[in-house]
Amino acid sequence: MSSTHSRTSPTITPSTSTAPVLTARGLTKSYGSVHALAGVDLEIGRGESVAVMGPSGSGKTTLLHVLSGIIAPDAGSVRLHGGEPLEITSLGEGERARLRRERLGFVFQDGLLLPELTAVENVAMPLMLRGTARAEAQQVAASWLSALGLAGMEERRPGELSGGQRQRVAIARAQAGEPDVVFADEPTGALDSDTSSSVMDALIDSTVSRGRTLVVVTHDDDVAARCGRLVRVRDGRILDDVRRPDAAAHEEATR
Ligand SMILES: Nc1ncnc2c1ncn2[C@@H]1O[C@H](COP(=O)(O)OP(=O)(O)OP(=O)(O)O)[C@@H](O)[C@H]1O
Repeated sequence: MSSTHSRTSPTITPSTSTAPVLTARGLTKSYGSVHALAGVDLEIGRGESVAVMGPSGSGKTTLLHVLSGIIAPDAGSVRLHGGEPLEITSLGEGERARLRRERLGFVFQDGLLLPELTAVENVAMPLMLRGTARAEAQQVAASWLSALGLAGMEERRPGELSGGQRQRVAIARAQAGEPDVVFADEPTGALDSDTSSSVMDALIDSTVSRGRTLVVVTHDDDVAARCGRLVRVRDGRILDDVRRPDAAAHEEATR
């Protein structure tokens, strides 16, 4: 961790340099007496890559789940801008599921691919669930697999792919629906460091270079170093929030 992110540094809440895509205000979430989120405000700009770090149990995954509508907070609001602005926190469970399918992308530590489907079918599936015809969905899926270095592997099932290749399929699946925001939770946590590095490059290239937004929970300093902004969480609160000086220019240049 660089010294600019020392534990004693004050909370810096940078205003976004681009139009916000997500605005969270006053988020709280408790599990019994555990305050997983104890009052979080966060604004994320379109095209930003944001790493969320912090000790085990500090609330990172809870934050990602609340921001993406997987779970509802006890209090506070999350607004998704772009397209039709939506107050995620005012939606019911079914509407949140639809929102996740239609406007958000996800990459988890274990890619959660369907084992009985081929790579191309896994990537095409969310598009088909939205109503895209099979042929078109498979065409889009194949082009994403190719963009992620998996040309020729379209017909393989997850069990016939390496861990890194499986994560690339999961990234292709997250991207294929043109999401407003891609959420990743320890996307390289199960990979060795070389594979992790190339998968993370693929994840960042496929989001930020297309002007999309990435929010990634990680324990890995190398992963965080590739992101334009680092949000550190402790005890359910944001400890500090630092944007790299060169990040805005980089994100602008790659847009
Ligand atoms: N479903 C749940 N039921 C009860 N407690 C929970 C639940 N989910 C999370 N917690 C608790 O809330 C706190 C925050 O958990 P969270 O998973 O958000 O932390 P984290 O920072 O992502 O941790 P890790 O790095 O270990 O994955 C922890 O104390 C955890 O035990």
